[in-house]
Amino acid sequence: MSEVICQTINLTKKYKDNLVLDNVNVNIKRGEIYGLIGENGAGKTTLIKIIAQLIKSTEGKIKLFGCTDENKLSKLQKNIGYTIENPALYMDMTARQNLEVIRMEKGIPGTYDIDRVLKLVNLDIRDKKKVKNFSMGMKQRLALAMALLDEPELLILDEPLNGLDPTGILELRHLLIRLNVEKGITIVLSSHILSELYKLSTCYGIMHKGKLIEEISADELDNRCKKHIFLNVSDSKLATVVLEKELAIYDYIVCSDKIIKIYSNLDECSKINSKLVLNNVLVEEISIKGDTLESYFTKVIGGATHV
Ligand SMILES: Nc1ncnc2c1ncn2[C@@H]1O[C@H](COP(=O)(O)OP(=O)(O)OP(=O)(O)O)[C@@H](O)[C@H]1O
Repeated sequence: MSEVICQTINLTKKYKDNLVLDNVNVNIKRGEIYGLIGENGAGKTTLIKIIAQLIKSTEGKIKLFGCTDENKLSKLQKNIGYTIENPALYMDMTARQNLEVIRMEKGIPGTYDIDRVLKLVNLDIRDKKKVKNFSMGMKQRLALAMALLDEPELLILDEPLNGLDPTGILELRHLLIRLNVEKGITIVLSSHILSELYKLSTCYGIMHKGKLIEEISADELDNRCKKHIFLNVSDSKLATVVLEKELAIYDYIVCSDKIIKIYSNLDECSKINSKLVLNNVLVEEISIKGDTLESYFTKVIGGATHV
């Protein structure tokens, strides 16, 4: 199992009486792309800021790269690159000049190869264009280059897709996948564009009203969302006998004494229904079910149970 490199333990944040984070426990494993999902005001940015050590929690702890010692945590900040809210860019400077400023601010040696990081984010190393003339996608990539300057192991991006057109989104998606796969960088990102998050994430943290409602791997999510025939019957044991013996259906799971999900024969609902009824199994519901990340998220924050 992969090492957890970022963990929060009962993290709580209050602004006066406003409980913004309520006992949040996230577990981010090395190599993951961790998608943070939540409505406006759910607490995503606050959580990200605490992990990046930009603000302090009211209660609870963070454990970074195995360390919880507050005195040592600040030194580990070097391993974390982030872009949170609108990163400050100097509009009258080129990308290289912006990176030089950040390099000096961070105390990174002058020998540091800024070309390398420009190339990494696909910005032209010879470009003399000032940032004020950059497209939104170029600005996002420059912000990413700044976050990558210290060669972080963990990259945290708050709403990196904001304001990007479809081409910009596609470019950024490919870039993030490359950073993750080729450079082994663990990425945490928040976005309201769930269809995009779905294309990137290997794990999700679902937040609602300051709570982490669910932490789920992409594989587990796919399993839960997979299209299936949903059966609510009088007796699931008897029903499985009919499914196997009468219909040669084996790709199913029994969820309870009444509920079965069948993952094959999706176009044979009426045949399944009549065979069950003929064999004295009362069918209360037979329907095709399955979720997208969007509908799954809505269901989870709505408090509906999964069946
Ligand atoms: N500095 C602050 N002082 C007081 N309240 C704050 C402060 N920062 C955030 N909040 C409150 O904390 C709550 C969570 O905000 P946060 O920005 O973390 O949510 P979010 O999930 O990132 O939302 P969004 O998707 O809109 O960015 C909100 O109610 C917000 O008003």
